Amino acid sequence: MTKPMYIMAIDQGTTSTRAILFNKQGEVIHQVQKEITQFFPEPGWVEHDANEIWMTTQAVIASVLIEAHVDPNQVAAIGITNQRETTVIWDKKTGLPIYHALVWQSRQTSYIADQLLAEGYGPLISQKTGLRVDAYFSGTKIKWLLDHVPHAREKAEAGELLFGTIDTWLIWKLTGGEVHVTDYTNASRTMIYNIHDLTWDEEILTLLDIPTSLLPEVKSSSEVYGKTAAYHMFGQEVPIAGVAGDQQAALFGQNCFAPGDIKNTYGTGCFILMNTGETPIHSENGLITTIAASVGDQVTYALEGSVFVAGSAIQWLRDGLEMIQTAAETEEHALAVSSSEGVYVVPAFVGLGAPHWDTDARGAIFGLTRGTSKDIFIRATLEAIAYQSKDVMETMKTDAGLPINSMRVDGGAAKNNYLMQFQSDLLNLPIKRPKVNETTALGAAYLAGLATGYWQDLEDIQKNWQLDTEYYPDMTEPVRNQLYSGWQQAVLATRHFKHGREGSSGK
Ligand SMILES: Nc1ncnc2c1ncn2[C@@H]1O[C@H](COP(=O)(O)OP(=O)(O)O)[C@@H](O)[C@H]1O
Ligand SMILES: O=P(O)(O)OC[C@H](O)CO
Repeated sequence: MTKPMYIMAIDQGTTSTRAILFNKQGEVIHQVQKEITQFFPEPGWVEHDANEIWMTTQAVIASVLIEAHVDPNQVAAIGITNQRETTVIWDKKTGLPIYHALVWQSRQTSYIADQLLAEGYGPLISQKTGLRVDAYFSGTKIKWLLDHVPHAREKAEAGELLFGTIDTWLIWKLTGGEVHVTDYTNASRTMIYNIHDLTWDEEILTLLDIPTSLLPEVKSSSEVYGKTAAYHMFGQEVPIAGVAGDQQAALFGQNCFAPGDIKNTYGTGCFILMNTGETPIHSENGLITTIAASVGDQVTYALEGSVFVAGSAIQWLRDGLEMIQTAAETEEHALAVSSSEGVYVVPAFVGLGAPHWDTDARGAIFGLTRGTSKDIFIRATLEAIAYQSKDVMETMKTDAGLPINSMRVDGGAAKNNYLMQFQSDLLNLPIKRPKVNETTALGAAYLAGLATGYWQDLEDIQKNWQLDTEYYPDMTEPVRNQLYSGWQQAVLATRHFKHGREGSSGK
């Protein structure tokens, strides 16, 4: 009897590394996850050990095969999806990173972004890359590493170093140092890639003093980039055939293939992406333009809005305030009261992301009375996730000018029925949650499977998307407007209050 074949997805995220095996129906056969260490060497700095990322990747690959009793020759292809923007530079000869990986959240390069803005390069860089000039993206991180690590710049100039986002680093390792590539979606997060010409942008590279010899070749998200060195896959040379940054992979895994299709991933933060088709749309209101994962030669674009604090506000209730034992119980607390009674929590713990982009804002609570209970407080914190997503969605509606018929959702906090219903009420939009919540890994698996004939075409995979729950709006317009207007006032007041912090971020 022939054994079934599977696609393996490697999902290297901010907090953990996972390997997941999928079958033809897009179902999870087995998954293994390993946490990675977070380093905070200075306030606002976040780093990872790229070697640990590589070791956890090897460990989850081995464990998922062993635990699922799957032979390596049953893996038809590997797809990789990754935390985006996080920057690694390593030595070509030794294969060793020259320093920790600088994580997307890390603010140690804000001064470089500030300098570019002060010199007036903001509009030029935004026009070319679709991004805002910000320490979030890889460009300033590459410059920082070359400027700070002893001898890095001279080695880079001698062509001895390589740069990569996490996808590039893992492919280089998995292929035994043979293949140095990335894909359009990851390149579009670096702030040195021209998303219109599809080239590394010489003018920005010069501004940041980055030698081109460091840079990987940029390819589509669905093609065979190389094969695993046999010694990394128990003797098998498995094709690595799909790559996408995690949010673009989720957009693909949710089958958002048509312009106007939109998904929101409710994890640590919220990442809302809308497929805008073959033409990039430039936002005037704080969203960024990025490249979506697609199959074939034609590049597809997306508009993106990132909310920095979403599920992590629930972690704060659990670990910081010790109000709850588990994230899941927030639903019960929220439903125990009939309203949040005018209480608003603005969880701007690390500033506010899209569309406000206010680094200096910090969290605030409004509308407390003597009667404010724990249930109300928890409900208001959950509602803040929905309000922040609405801020992004309102901007998206204006900027994209495309009809939005519904939104697909995934991520840990999308399991919360109260939150999803409130989100639907607030947006006045149906919300669809699929049965498979692992849409990020599934997107990477689809990209790899489409490149290798495991799946034939988009129709073949669209059959796999199955609805778990659909939420329909059930709120009157006046109530919606009144609630949202309260939130907008709360955000305004939060941003106004910056006592002792103006300029504290260096901005
Ligand atoms: N039922 C729930 N209600 C609200 N928040 C939840 C629930 N379950 C998980 N979360 C939140 O979702 C986040 C985890 O989601 P996940 O998609 O795994 O995030 P990430 O990939 O960013 O680590 C945590 O911040 C957690 O607090
Ligand atoms: O690893 P995640 O899921 O927190 O996603 C991180 C994003 O890719 C950052 O842009």
